[in-house]
Amino acid sequence: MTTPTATAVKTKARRRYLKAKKERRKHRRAAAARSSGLTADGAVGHHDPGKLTESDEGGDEHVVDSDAGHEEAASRPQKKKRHRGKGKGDTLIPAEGGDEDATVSHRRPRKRQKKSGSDRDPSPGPGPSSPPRSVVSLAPRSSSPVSGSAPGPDSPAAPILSLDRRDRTRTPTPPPSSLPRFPLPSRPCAPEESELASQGLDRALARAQLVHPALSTPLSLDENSGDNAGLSARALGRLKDLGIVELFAVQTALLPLLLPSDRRKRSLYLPYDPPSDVCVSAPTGSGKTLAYVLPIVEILSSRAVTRLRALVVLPTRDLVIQVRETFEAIAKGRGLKIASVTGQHSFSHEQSQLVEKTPSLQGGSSKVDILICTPGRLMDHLNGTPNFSLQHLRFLVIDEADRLLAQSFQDWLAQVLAATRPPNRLEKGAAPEDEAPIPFPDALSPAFLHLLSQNPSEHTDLDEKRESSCQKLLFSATLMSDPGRIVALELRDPSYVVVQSSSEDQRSGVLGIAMEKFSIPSTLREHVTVCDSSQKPLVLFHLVRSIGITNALVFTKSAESTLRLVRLFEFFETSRSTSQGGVTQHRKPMVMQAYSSDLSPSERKSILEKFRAQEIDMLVCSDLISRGIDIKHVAHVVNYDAPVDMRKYVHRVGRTARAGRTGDAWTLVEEQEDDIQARHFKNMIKAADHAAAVSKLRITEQQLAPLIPSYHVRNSDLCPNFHVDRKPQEALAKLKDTYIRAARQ
Ligand SMILES: Nc1ncnc2c1ncn2[C@@H]1O[C@H](COP(=O)(O)OP(=O)(O)OP(=O)(O)O)[C@@H](O)[C@H]1O
Repeated sequence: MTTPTATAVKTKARRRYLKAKKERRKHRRAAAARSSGLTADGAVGHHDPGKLTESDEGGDEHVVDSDAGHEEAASRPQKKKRHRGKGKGDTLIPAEGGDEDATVSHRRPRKRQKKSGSDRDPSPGPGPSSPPRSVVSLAPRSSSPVSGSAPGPDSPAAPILSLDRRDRTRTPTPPPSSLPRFPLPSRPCAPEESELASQGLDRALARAQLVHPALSTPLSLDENSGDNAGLSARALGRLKDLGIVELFAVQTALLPLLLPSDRRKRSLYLPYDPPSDVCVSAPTGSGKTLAYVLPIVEILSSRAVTRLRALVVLPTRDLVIQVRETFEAIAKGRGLKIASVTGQHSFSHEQSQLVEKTPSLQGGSSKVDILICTPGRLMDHLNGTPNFSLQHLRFLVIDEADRLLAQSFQDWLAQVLAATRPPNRLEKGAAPEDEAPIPFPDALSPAFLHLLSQNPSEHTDLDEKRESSCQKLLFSATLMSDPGRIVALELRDPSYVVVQSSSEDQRSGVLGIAMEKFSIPSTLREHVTVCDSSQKPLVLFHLVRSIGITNALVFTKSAESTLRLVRLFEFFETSRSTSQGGVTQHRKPMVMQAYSSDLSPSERKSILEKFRAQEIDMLVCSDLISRGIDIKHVAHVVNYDAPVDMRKYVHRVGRTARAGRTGDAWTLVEEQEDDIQARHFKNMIKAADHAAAVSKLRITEQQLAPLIPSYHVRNSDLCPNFHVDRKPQEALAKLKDTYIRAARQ
């Protein structure tokens, strides 16, 4: 219990303490004013010490209030921070009242603010003996580097600071009036198709020699008449025997390039003046085979020793056989040895045909002058037949070049080119010179003779660069322009010969190759008919029976489809011949035969022979024989399944209308629900600038109706439970579910 005296003493002591405190504060402020050049009564801040003295009379509560004022001032920017957090206002407003203490409190780092916040907690409240918080908090602050680095919002740097801080979190939003205008999104103009096609186009292709298909050179038996494209009397005589009296456009253009009038350039070896390579694009059936067979036979006929000097690579066995026959026909009586390897015979048999069984010779020991092969079998011999060498090659022919270069076949092209190239030095890891076998001199090609030296890598200033004498000749009706593929060929100063209509100028003529606008023989008539997929067999039978298509090649999309279609056709023909009360038709049944990769090579050969002999009326085939095959009497080509790209179309329809003869191509396009196939075909020929050349053929249901009873009867034979009395339309509907659908697969 406290007595009144004790309370009075305590109050006195308290007052003394407060007075002393006031004095200390007064002195401090006076010192601060002096240092800033102002009196203690000056206008620094709004905190008037005099007023404070008067109000301080309030004792302890004022001290608390004073601190509370700091708290309030300290809490203001926090409020503003929250404000800014909502994105309103760009600058901080200086603390109201401008109290120096409040200003300083703004400069407090957050930690200190928190601490002062915790001071508000009444539990650890300051006792009378503890130093007043305002004193403790003020003294070090002004000189504190921390407070200096974080000025309060009322300092001049405050707005900048506030922006800086905000920049870290969000982009300042300028007033709407000053917003930059972004351009409206737009699609850049697509470059023209021709522009794209010309990108990276081989420079030599851009300078291609354009040749009109109608160009020809009549041949005379007089070797010196000057019009014979450098052909010898023997060659002319042979051509006459074969009934060839003129050279076609591609031959007229190519022979002067391959058979130069300068006889030295016809040498078998040209290591110091190697010949330029030649690429040829000419329509199907334009005589490309003869264009390379004639000069090869002419040049190789001068040879004394048999070496492998001409290599012709083709994509299929059938083409190998066909080209070999052409070589044999032209080279007859010239003493050249011609062979072909396709894998049809055993490997050892082929080896015995190709090379002598002598000790291994670096120059090889060939038994043949000209080899015609498929790339796969060529690789087998290159890697597995001793004495098989390509160093004497004078000609490397790649026929159907776009097709062959699209297939890798163990990287056959790179391996063949490497085998023709003379090595500069011993390969790394090869036997040292003193251990390396010294090659048999007689077998080496001139470009490889440096291998005879004890040090083949030795090179003097007198040594000229020796190159392979191999001349690369590329042929196709759809020659590729892909720069990547052309680079892989390592062409030497190539010349391009392009046979196509001269209505086009040089640039568009060349771009035609890049844009797959290939030339098609002018003697070809093209037709397209759009029909329901279920009616396709009927449409084909209509073409055969009503329009009279025979001597035809019918292309389907797969080997399986060929078999199904042939079976269906056989049923149809049998039912027709026995229909109408068993009265046999006057017309003999058409003979249709499947030709596909499922058959053995000997079966295929025999079928082709029968077709050539016209014992087979129609050959149903896959794309196996869509390229290169030359069968003179083919008058019609039917695309039973429409080709998916223009290259395929060009080669398929090119099996007819060859060598100036006329022919017809018929394409059956399925009319599906979404019309995809019809549209695709239309777009394809349109993109190739060929739409005008294809006429549309409309076949009505009335035209198909007479054929339906044949289906009817045959179907009953095959499906005994089926009612033969049903109406033809119903019979046709049933057939859809059986054979027709099968034929479409
Ligand atoms: N000068 C010519 N006179 C008469 N017939 C020729 C002449 N040149 C080639 N032929 C014949 O033309 C036909 C087509 O020749 P070839 O097979 O060489 O054509 P192609 O251009 O290679 O066709 P594809 O691109 O389809 O392979 C052959 O039957 C061939 O005998």
